[in-house]
Amino acid sequence: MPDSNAPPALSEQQEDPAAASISEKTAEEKVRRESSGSSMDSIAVIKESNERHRTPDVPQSREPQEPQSPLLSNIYSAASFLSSSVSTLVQPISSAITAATAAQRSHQIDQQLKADYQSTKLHDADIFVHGGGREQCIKTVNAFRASTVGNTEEELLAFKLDVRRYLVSIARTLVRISRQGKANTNGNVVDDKFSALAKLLDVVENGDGNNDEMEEALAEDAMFLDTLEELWKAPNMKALLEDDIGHFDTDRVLRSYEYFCNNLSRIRQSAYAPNAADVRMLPHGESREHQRLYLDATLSSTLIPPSPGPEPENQLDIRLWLLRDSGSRRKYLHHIHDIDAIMTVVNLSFYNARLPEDPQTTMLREMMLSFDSTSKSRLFKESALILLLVDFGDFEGTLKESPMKQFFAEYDGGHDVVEATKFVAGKFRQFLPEGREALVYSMSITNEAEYINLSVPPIERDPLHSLPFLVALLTNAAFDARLDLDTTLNIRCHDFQTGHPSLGHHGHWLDRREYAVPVYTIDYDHHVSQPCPVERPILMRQSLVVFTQDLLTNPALRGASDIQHQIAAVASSSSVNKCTKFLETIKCPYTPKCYGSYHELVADPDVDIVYVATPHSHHFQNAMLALKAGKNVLCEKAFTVTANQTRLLVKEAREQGVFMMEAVWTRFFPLSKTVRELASSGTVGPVYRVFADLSFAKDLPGGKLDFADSHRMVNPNLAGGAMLDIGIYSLTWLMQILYHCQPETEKEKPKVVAMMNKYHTGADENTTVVIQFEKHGSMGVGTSCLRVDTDVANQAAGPAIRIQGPKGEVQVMGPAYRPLEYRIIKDAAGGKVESFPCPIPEDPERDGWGHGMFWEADECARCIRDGKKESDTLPLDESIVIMEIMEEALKQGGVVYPDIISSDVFEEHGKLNTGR
Ligand SMILES: NC(=O)C1=CN([C@@H]2O[C@H](COP(=O)(O)OP(=O)(O)OC[C@H]3O[C@@H](n4cnc5c(N)ncnc54)[C@H](OP(=O)(O)O)[C@@H]3O)[C@@H](O)[C@H]2O)C=CC1
Ligand SMILES: O=C1OC[C@@H](O)[C@H](O)[C@H]1O
Ligand SMILES: [Mg+2]
Repeated sequence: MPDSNAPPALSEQQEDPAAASISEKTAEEKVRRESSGSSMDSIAVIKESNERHRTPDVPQSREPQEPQSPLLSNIYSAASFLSSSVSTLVQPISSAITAATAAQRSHQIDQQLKADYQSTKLHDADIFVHGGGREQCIKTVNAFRASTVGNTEEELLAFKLDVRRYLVSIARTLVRISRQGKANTNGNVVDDKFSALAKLLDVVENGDGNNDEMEEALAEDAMFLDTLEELWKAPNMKALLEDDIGHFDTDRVLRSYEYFCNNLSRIRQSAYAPNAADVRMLPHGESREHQRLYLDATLSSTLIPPSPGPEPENQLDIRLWLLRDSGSRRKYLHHIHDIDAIMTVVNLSFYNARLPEDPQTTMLREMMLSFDSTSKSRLFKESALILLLVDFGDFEGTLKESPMKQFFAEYDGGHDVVEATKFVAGKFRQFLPEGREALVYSMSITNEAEYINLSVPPIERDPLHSLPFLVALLTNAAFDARLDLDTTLNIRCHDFQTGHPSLGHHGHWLDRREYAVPVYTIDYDHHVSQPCPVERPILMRQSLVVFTQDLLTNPALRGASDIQHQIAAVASSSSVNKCTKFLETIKCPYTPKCYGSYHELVADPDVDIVYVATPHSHHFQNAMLALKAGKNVLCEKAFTVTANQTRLLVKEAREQGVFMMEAVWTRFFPLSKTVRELASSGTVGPVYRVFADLSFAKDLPGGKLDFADSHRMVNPNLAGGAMLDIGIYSLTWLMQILYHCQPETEKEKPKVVAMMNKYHTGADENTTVVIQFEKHGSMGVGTSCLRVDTDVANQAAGPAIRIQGPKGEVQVMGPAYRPLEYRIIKDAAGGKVESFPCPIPEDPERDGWGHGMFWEADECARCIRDGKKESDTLPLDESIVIMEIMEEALKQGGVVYPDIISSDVFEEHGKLNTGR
């Protein structure tokens, strides 16, 4: 409730009683918000970002105005349009914000922020967003988060305010149409109400700037709501509206107007809380709902902690930290570290806007100070710096009214918005310490009008006026941050023509359950660039999950009574909480240790063997880290990126006297063992030829593959590509028959010929390797392709592997990595097919789990138990030969991986070991 000193005269000062009732409510609302403590903080954050405290022509040199808090500044603008006395209105409110309460609130927010941060660091990338003009960022972020984890109470409250503001915007349109004299309003009573409503809207509209609070108060007003309802029911209203808005998204507007007008009796209840349909029907809501389907991102914002939920596979999980821009908030930046990227959102047109708490300076200069302090902070020396320049529409107008030169004497670009933008970017860059760069992006998406029209213009015409672009930008910025890319924003898009009718191009993306957004380079001139790959992986913990789940199965079910596996610890380079979640996912019945770094894990004396299950790019560094700590190592396939890296690991393992093995699990299947025996025992005669294939039909229309460019399968930065990821299995079959089965004294390394079709990322997508063992007269053909299936719809289209001798052939069915049956076909038996199913044992006490990775784990356990340093089934020298073949094939195919992942230099504390 208002302070008892509040001026009862406020409404008395109004000529119009309706206007008075709005302003009273507004003042009450302000006091209520300000005094209601931390539970309202999220609202405060959302609202303040929308407020512009502009003094149009106040260069810095001008006489400073009375200092005001942001809140006072709001009151100031509310009061000015009412032409009432500013001082009477300001007085009671200002007493509510004593220095002590401000400090207390500030402290509370501070604590809350820290707590939120610590309790929710579960994410792949943290982006810290601060600056001005972030209303859309916040809405976007909340929309995405809400779509995955539901809305918080604070958000519902924010939606409630959105609904109210939307009602006002509906009323505005209806009144505007009626004013044109076309609406049949059925008589004078309604007409009178019209006039009153029009007056109220004028009061709100003619105020200085965008006064949300006035609108919210208006939307609670009974007369307003009655009139709106009646107006909507005017017989020809819908037709007029349709006519009026015909040029854009009519269906959507009509639907949402109708929805809200028909629900007014519910919305006007004091206990009203928006339901899911309300949220969806809000203009942003509709696209939010659709966006959910195309970008499975979990985003959260400062002071609105996300509720913990399962982290699905293949999802991008980014957390945005949104901070408001006022000077007193600058310090919060320093409570957060380990931030992947800091995005300073610069509202360009704020170059002449007075900073509420320090009118001697401008908001733009304040943003520069924030940028200065973050870019130089030691806490953020590893974080990418992103400068997002927004608000071109207003900037263009403001430049004309209020010369930039008055604020920056050195500026001589006149009114040209491009020149001025470049100048501002340059000013920010001046703050960068030596050797640091910032990614500079610019885009325009700052006000409601632009936002509502987002779905209207075809993407070709104005790719930047689009909410999804902002999301894309933010997420991509995080990617870039992770991999230190350059200043180009590359996001990819599927063709837009097939889009949803009302959402235009957006519709098409929505079908994709992957990170797939449009490709544009956003530059100062808003030009659209050629597509380039996005270079950031999406998490997929398949190997880790299935492997560890296998460790938890009962060994007796596969006839193993001599070993028992124990998960001693799990580690993540990004956050310890991820480990906890991981253990929940695999339903670990006990509690292994959780580490937030690979270094801690390898230092743990209770850990016998480290399973390296990071992307290929990381294997050399991560395995070496473990070896140097004296640990035994099981390293996922492909062993490394280069053959020399494998040699170095082998050397290190031997020097350390520890066990090491490449985790090509297929070799350890009993089926594989049997097939090797069949081959070497001459069942089909000497094996002269082996065909092996592992391929996945990931073909999409338009030449794309069904992987985001950032996915480790196709991302060269993660050593992606068919050869290293799946070609290794084809090669495994060739090698375990044609090479492994050669007697030791006759070992012959093969000659290699390879052909590769490359994907647009530079990784190989369709690869054939022929290996020739000249002395043995044998040859192997290994294929791997990301566009066709080995076995269409798993319907036994044909064998994955054919091992051929003069007397017949042995075939292996099922995917080459996880074979489930073999067949023997002998000439002597007239080509009769004998089938031998080899099911993988499943553990009923572990939800029927059993993937087949336990056999390789058993091999490691037995070797370690027996003091063996390598496996006879997959000796280290053989892994080196395999790596040499793949390296040669990649060379012939023209695939080149970046230096950082091909390097032979071990960097204990490098990015590949620390995750940052
Ligand atoms: N044997 C098999 O059947 C299978 C084997 N694999 C192999 O397992 C390995 C991992 O594959 P997969 O689990 O799909 O890989 P992911 O992309 O899921 O990455 C696994 C983990 O690596 C860590 N990591 C460290 N740096 C990065 C980075 N820059 N980008 C992404 N992740 C990083 C992450 O953990 P954190 O951030 O917590 O440190 C991540 O969770 C690969 O070598 C792959 O070939 C994969 C699937 C099946
Ligand atoms: O190792 C693998 O085997 C199984 C495949 O699904 C996966 O893509 C590959 O990395
Ligand atoms: Mg990660």
